[in-house]
Order: sequence, then C-alpha cells, then structure tokens
Amino acid sequence: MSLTPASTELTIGERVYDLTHHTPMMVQYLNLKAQYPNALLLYRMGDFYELFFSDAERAAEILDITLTRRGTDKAGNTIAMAGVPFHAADSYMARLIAAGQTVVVCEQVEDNNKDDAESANKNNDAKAKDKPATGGIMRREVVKTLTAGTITDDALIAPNATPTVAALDVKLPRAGSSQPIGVAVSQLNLAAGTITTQEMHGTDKALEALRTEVQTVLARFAPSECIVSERIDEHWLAWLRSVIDCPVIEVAAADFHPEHAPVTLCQQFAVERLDGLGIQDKLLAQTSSAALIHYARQTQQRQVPQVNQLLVEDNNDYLIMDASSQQNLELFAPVTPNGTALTHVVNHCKTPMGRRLLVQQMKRPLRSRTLINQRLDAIEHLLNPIDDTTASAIDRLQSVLAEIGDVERISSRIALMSAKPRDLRKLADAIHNSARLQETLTQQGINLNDSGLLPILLQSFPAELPAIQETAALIDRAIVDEPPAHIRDGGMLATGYDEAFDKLTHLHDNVQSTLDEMAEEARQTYKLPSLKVGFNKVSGFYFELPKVQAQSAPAHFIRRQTLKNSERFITEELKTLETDYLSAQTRALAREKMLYNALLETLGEQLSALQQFSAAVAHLDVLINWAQLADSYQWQRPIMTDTADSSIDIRGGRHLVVESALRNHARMDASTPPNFVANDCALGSDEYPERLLLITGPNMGGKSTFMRQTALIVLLAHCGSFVPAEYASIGNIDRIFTRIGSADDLAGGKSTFMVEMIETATILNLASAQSLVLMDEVGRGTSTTDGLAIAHACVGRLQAMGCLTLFATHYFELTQLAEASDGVRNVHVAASEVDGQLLLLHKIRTGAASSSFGLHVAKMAGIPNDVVEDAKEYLQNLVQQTQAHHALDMPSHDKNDLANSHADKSESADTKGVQYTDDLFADIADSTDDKPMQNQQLAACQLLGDSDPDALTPKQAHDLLYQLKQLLEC
Ligand SMILES: Nc1ncnc2c1ncn2[C@@H]1O[C@H](COP(=O)(O)OP(=O)(O)OP(=O)(O)O)[C@@H](O)[C@H]1O
Repeated sequence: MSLTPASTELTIGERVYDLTHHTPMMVQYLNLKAQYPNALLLYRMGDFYELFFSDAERAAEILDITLTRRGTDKAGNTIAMAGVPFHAADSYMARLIAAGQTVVVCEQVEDNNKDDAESANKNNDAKAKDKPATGGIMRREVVKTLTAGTITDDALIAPNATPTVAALDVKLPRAGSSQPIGVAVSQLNLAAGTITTQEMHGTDKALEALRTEVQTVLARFAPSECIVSERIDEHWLAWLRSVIDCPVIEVAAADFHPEHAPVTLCQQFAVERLDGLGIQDKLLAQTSSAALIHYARQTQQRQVPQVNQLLVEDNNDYLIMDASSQQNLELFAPVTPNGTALTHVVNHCKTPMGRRLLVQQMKRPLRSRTLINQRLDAIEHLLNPIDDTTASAIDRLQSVLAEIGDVERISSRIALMSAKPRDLRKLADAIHNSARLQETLTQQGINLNDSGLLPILLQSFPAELPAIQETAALIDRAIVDEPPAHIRDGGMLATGYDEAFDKLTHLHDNVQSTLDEMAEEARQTYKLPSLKVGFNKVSGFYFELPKVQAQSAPAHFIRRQTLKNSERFITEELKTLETDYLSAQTRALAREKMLYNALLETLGEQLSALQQFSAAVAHLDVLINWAQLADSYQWQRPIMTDTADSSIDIRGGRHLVVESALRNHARMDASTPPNFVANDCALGSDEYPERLLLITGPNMGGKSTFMRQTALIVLLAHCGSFVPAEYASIGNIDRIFTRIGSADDLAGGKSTFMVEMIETATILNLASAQSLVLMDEVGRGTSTTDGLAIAHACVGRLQAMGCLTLFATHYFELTQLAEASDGVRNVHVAASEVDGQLLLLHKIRTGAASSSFGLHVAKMAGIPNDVVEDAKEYLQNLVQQTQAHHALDMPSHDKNDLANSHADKSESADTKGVQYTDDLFADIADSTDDKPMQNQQLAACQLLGDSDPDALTPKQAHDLLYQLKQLLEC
C-alpha cells in the first residue's frame, strides 16, 4: 500500500485508486483492503459479506457465484462486486481457503445485534447509536485472517484434515566459502499448540541429496501452507514451489530476522534462554520457528498462548521414508482414485485427535527400541484384560472414546477466545466421560502406580488433574444443557450462574404474565370485559377494544391504531413496561456476552492441563486402535532386534490392504477367494544371510504385493504396532526406499523413465546398509537391452552397499547373479498352467521363475482372442526370424539392432513372454559374436522354433530348458 502526500490516491497491488472518486464507504473499504493486498477481503454489509474489484472476480470464479457491480466510481469505472450471505458464510469461506486463498474478515463493529462471536468479543457493549461513525458510515474492523494452515474452526476445516503451516529458511554460504548450505523447516500446528523443527546441512555438490532430505521433512509435515521470507533465494523458492503441494506465501523478512528470533522464542515458550529448547546452536531452526509465531499472531490478531511446545526433530530418531516412497506405498492417499490408502484401512480411532495422532505417528516411525516396546507392551496389556474377553473390553473402551469430542481443537479455540457454547458443553461432557474410560482401564488391571505407557497416560486424566475437574464443574454451572450454536443471540448461560443476569432475564421472560395482570386489572376497573393485550412493531405493547367498547375507554388510554372492528390504545404504564422490557433484553444480552468472554478467559488458564488431557486421550485411542486390529486380524507382536547389522525375518506375512480388499470382495462375490496367501521374507537372517532377493514370476503373480507388504510390516513395527504376520523379527532399519511404478511428471517436464531413474539415483546415493530398498521392475521404461543393463548394474551396486533389497524383475538374465554371488537369492511367485489356463498361486518359493506368462495375463485381462492369437503368431515369427538371421551370420551390430527393435516392440505390446524369448536370442547373438553359428546353437534354435511355449506344461518347459542348456554348453 502507498499513499501519496495528498492522500487522495491509494495503490493496491498493481492498481491505483483515486479516493476522491469513491463514496465514503468505498474509501473505508479501500483503506482496509490496502492493508491486505494479497488476501480476499470479506467486507460485512448488513446480512452479507461483500467483495469488490478483483477480489470479487476471483471469489466469483472460485465459488461460482454471480459477479455483479456496485455502480461506478466518479470516473465512470465499474465497481465489480460479489457477495455471500453472512449466515452461510462458513461454507463459502471454507471453499475459498481450500482454493488456497487467504480470507480476511471485516465486521461492522458498531451494530451489536448482528455481531458474530469474534466481533462481539471485541465490542461487547457497543451501540451503534451511541457511537456515531465518522462521516456517517458504520465503523468496521478486520476481526480475523483465515489461512489454510491456521484455521481452528471445525466448520472451516475439511474432514480429517490437520491444518498446519510450515516455514522454510535457507542460508547459503558466501561465494568461495567452505561453509555448508543450511536449511530448516519448521511446522506450526496451532490446534495442538506445537512447533516442530528440523535443521539440515549439505554441500553445493550434494545439493540433490540435501533437497531430497528437505523434501522428506516437508512430506512428513504435509503443511497446508508454507511461509518463506520475501528475501529467500530465488532458486530455492522456485524449487520449493515445484515440490510442494500447497500455497507458498512470502512474508516480511523481519519475521525471519536472526537477531529477533531468540527473543520471540523465549517469550513464547516462557524460558529465560534458548538452551532449554534445544535449538541454541540451530540458527535456522530458530528463525523459521520464530517466523511461525509471528504468522500465528498476525493471523489470529492476538497472542497464541496455546503454542507452548517446541519439538526438535532429527532424522536419526525416525525411520525415514521419502515423499515418493510414502506415495508409492499409498500410506496416506491412494495413487489412483479407486485405490485404498493404508490409513483408510488402519485408522479407526474414535476421537478426532486420535485419528490425527495416528497419522502423525505413521509419518514418524520410531527407531528407539525402548519407545517402540513401550507401545507394544501397552497393546499387549490391552489384549489381555483380566475380567473380560479382549473384543468386548476393547469395544467398551472404544464406545466411551466415541463420546469424547475434539478436546484438542476446543482447547485451542478457548485460547483464541473463539470457542462456541456447544464447544464448552462438549468439553465438559468429554471430561465426565473420561472418568468411565479410566474406570474401565482400572478394571482391566491397569494401575496408576505401575510402570508403562498406560499408567503414564492415566496420570493426565481428570481424576489426577483437579484443574480439569474444576473446568468441567465450572462449565456445568455456567452453560445450559443444550446451548445455542452461536453466542450472538444469547441463551447459553444457565440460571443461577449470575444473579444480575438472572434478574434481567426474569424481567424479560415474565413480561407476558405482567401484561396479563395489567389487562385483567383494566378489565375489572373500567368494566371492559373484551379488553385484550398485544404487541406489534408499530404500537409496541397495546390494549385492544372492540369498536363498541372503544367509546368507554378511560381518558388515559391513548388511541394508537384503528382497525376495522377494533381500536388499539397505549398507556403510560404500558410504555414504561415496554421500555424496561426492551432494555432488559439488550442489557441481558450484553451481560451474557461479557460473562461468556470472562468464562473463556478463566477456562484459558487451564490450557496446558487441557492439552495434556487431550494428548493422553489421543495416545490411548491410538493404542486401543492397534489393539483392536491385532485382535480382529490376528496380528502378532514383532520382535524388535537392535543389532547394528539389520535383518528382517517375517513368516506368514500379509499385505493388510490387499487382504482387506479380498475380504470385502469375498463378502460381495462368493466366487472370489477370500484368503490372502501369506508369505515369508528373510533378508540377512541367520538362516538366510543373503541381503538381496531377486523376485521373478508371472505378471499378476504378487511380486509387488510381496515387496510392499514387507515394507508395511517394517513400518507398522516401527510405529509400535503389532503386525499382520505369524512371526516378525525386525532389525534396526534407518530408511525405507521404494522404486515402484511411476507416473509421468509431465508438468515437471519428466517422462516416466526419467522419474524412474531419478528415484533410482536417489536410492543409490542415499541408501545405507541399514536401509530397506524395494525395486520393482527397474529398467522397464526403456529398451530391453538398456533396461537389462541398468537393472544389472543396480543389483550389483545395491548388493555392494549391503542394503536389504527386494528386487522384482522380468529380466530372467538377472537370476544368474544369484549363482555368481553369495549375497543374492532367487525367489519366485509360483504359478502353473492348467489346461492352457494360468493359475496364480501367489506363493513365494525359492529359485527363479521359468516364464512371465505375459500372453496368459493379457488374455486374462480381456485382450480380445484374435489379438492374443496375433501376439502368439508374432512371437513365433520372432523366433524364426532370429533363427534365420543367425543362420545368415549377420554382422554383430545388425543383430543387436534386431534384438533392440524386437525388444522395443515386445515392450510396447507389453508381452513379457516375448521379451523373455527375445532376450534369450539376444544372448545367443551376443555369444556368437562375429563367428559362424555353431551347430549346437542352430540345433538349439531349431528346438525352440519347433516348440510351442503355450502348449508346454511346466515339466516339459523345464526339460526343454535343460536340453537347451546342454546344447549351448552353458
Ligand atoms: N499373496 C497374495 N494372496 C492373494 N492375492 C494376491 C497375493 N499377492 C497378490 N495378489 C493379487 O494379485 C494381484 C496382483 O499382484 P501384484 O501386483 O503384486 O503382481 P505383480 O507380480 O507385481 O504383477 P506385475 O508383474 O504385472 O507388476 C493383487 O492385486 C492381488 O489381488
């Protein structure tokens, strides 16, 4: 914003407004708008929030509402306008925020009756008539700024969403300096009252590795918006915008100022020095955290005392999963619209804060064996109740939890003075209900004085925190049983809470009986049996007489209205009653609002106790959720080994999402086999010391499922949950990497193969001997020979790095690596052919597979028969052509070209059977080089040419392979 010296022009964004061309109201609007040039300003006018100029155009487009105009300015320019009704504003605001907009709400602060909660809070006793506005227009004030990451009102938050803001700060070394680049990402969760921060460093040479690390932290935080300094390095800003899926907002550089940050932090967290917070040496963690505090204060337009916890994170504390691995494993969101996210299947917590905590825990799988075992012990305890069956004990606990509302968000709204009366009622009910929770746990043998997680949690329950009990008692005394949704019309305070308020409401509520008494007295005194009493806006309180009796009205009856058959009169006495009545109503409402605000302030004093209680309920909810899953689906407690040399030994492991889908299908369609086939997976164990499994087998055989289930079991174990397996021993894993499937990133200018290679490069650069690596069909995105070469080299590198690797491939050539190396083991998913039909057994067996059965799978997928027949014929031709080429003894580069062109065609037809045969011939061609083809090789070609792969039984195929091997002397 800028004002010229004469103050008649105002620049907002790119546009200059001449204030002399506008009405006083528009001048008021423009002055307010100039303070928020990048936000949408909702300007309250009576029963509407109006938007003007470009704001109106933007809002009309997002909300699909009519764009009208509010006349023109004096220069004849049209003033665009769009409006939303005030009573339905929440849903419109929610949509604007979801579209990435910052919404600034400006209220009329002089008309008390129309105020909503916040404006009423600001100006309780304001009366429009008492405070005439300058220039005759209503006074208005911005009362709140709503942004995607700082909203706390349930009506504005999408279901299951957790609004958070991230702040990123970067420090680049001076040119020529050997200092590393520093980056910190901090996250503010306003409802939970936490700031979480992590600082990272890296060199310019290893920039990609540093950015991957930053991206991993951003994925863990999953912010709703991200703030940066307006002076951030432009390359980093461009990079951030390209990797983050939320609005990036530039804020004043002063908010990130390194010299002010310690003061801001010490003040917010009530400490003398930064040492206690653990970030005294982390300058960027300080600046980014301080920037978040400024942002919270600015958006809330008040202090944010509920933000009282600073958590400093370190990669070594968690099992790290980068952003693409989280996505590939569909942990929090499905990759395709029909897919199912893991959280959807496992998150059945009964409280909103429990559901949020479970997601947080899945984003931060622990590495500390002590902490993991603490959770596992608690689950085990819940699974062994002393006086009941497990199912009904868990059922009882969950039914109580379901009645506890969102204590976390209600507490934060209390701190922000925006809690509604129904919030308070819910809070008191939650506190009462928690007593039943505690009772049930005690009955199940959980004793406060014992050690373990459950007793620790119980110590934060109301029975142990008198402040919380007092909170509930206060709310019970203050708030009626069924309070109204808003405070604007009153009606929330209970009788007996405040004597003065009760007197005012008594006068108000008893007016009818007073009027009845007055009417009866007039009827008796003046002998007017038909006299009635009434009220309307024109006359106020009045007496009504039929025309025939109207003449007999006494002199002090003042005629007010004449109707067809009657006359209406007022009296001095009626007028006095009316004035008392109306002022009582206004005074009662004002007093009620004042008392309500005072109540919020009193409750705010118990904020940290409420937060403690809320966290305890959330943790308990998560543990009970894991226990319920373990009980329902026979999950077992994993053994968390702590050897430096990591290993995995899973027996009878299952993929819980596929298993649940099969269960659901079987329920609907009896022909679907209901059972998931459990599989073992051992890597680096005593019995199976190999650290790399090469997995082969037919398409649809279950290779990906097997790999993913291993990752999910490792992940769940590190979250402190039981796992879907008969037995699991899990070593100390530092990261999980995946290279599974991928989509084009066309917007980012990357092809499928490029994305595949970037992910592979990340793994090869960052994985350690303690990492679990999943590689699915690496190299398939390019020609067979290039792909095979890349896959071969990757296996070699991963083996040398000692990572625990699951490597699924259709390149059968790779299976030879197991023979050449001790560290590689072949396994395959079993399948067989019965009467020409492919039977997928989904069972993992030792050894390499014999074929990909690509044509069979194509047939199963519904590829028309004639196309499948064409493919078979083409396959035969390929075989014969290759034989012919070899017989003609072509120069080697031509043979390779042929092999490549076949390979490309076979890939594009996605018939892996072709690829297998083709690769075999390519090998033969390579081995013959420029020499004439040997007789044995010709015989082998002949043998292959004569055979019909589709007609072979597995046994015949096996025999054929042996014959070929013998002929080719390999
Ligand atoms: N262990 C199992 N038990 C039961 N069904 C399974 C099992 N594993 C996989 N399936 C079923 O088979 C389908 C295909 O599995 P998956 O995608 O893992 O095969 P794939 O071998 O990786 O195939 P492709 O090579 O074509 O990628 C799954 O969607 C699931 O329905």
